[in-house]
Amino acid sequence: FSFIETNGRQTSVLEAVVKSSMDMMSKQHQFPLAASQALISSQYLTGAQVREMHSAGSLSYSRTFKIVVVGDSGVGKTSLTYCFCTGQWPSATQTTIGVDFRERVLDIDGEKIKVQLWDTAGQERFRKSMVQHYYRDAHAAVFVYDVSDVASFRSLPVWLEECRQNSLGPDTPRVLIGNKVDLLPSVTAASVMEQARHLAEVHGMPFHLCSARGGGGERVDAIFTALAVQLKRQGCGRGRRVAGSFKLTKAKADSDCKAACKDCKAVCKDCKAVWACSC
Ligand SMILES: Nc1nc2c(ncn2[C@@H]2O[C@H](COP(=O)(O)OP(=O)(O)OP(=O)(O)O)[C@@H](O)[C@H]2O)c(=O)[nH]1
Repeated sequence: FSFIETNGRQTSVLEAVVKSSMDMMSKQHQFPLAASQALISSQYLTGAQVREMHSAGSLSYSRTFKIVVVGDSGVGKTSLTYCFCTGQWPSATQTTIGVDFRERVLDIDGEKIKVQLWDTAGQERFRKSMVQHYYRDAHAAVFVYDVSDVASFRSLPVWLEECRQNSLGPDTPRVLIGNKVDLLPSVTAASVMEQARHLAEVHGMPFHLCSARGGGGERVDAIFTALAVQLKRQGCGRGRRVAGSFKLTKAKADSDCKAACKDCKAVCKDCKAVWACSC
């Protein structure tokens, strides 16, 4: 991996990074560069767009929530994340290779928070050794199955286990989504839905039905926004969680400290300042 540190203002750096990754992908997966460039223009912001967003203030935010979206290939992860971040239905989607990032800045109780959705590849051959990177420092996980595809529901335990193995266990906010309800009704779907409700209950996560397709946007919006509100309530995103340990950051105000997990709080012996982690 190359590691490049940058920020939203360095648009030329960001563009170069995206272009070189696309270049590499086009070589590795042998699709023409023209296709990868089309992908850049359709899925990533241009420098001018980023500058415009900066001046409109939509790129300023106080913290970021990283949410990984997992599930079988074709269940609609790309469609859902696209729908939430752009408010539109994607006219065409391509199988995700590795991971795609989509972001949206939400105003939650007067605080601007960036919700960063990691749309991971459902196909095993496009995930490979990258899996641990998807989950690193994630604040929440969204599991998606397709209500018209029983096999995608049956795979959920595998996705749950993968998350657990990557430190996103029961303590991490998780949500189960049954997507493509526009394809209902069907008898199979109804019985699977009951099982889905049960599965969600057993794993202590909310279960939602929705459709990324035509008119389902509001519901999709509500699901991801509710998750972001929950993360804010839990004080996520204040510090950086480092694999296996916690990096403590100084809590801004006493109220923030109370929202943070008690076990991860520390008081500086010298200045008595309270520090809290982001979990
Ligand atoms: N009818 C219907 N079709 C949908 C819905 N959401 C997605 N689709 C379609 O399902 C297909 C797969 O959608 P994607 O969003 O690419 O699925 P994915 O889970 O990202 O797939 P991978 O990238 O391979 O992991 C596409 O043809 C979408 O148009 C929905 O709510 N209703």
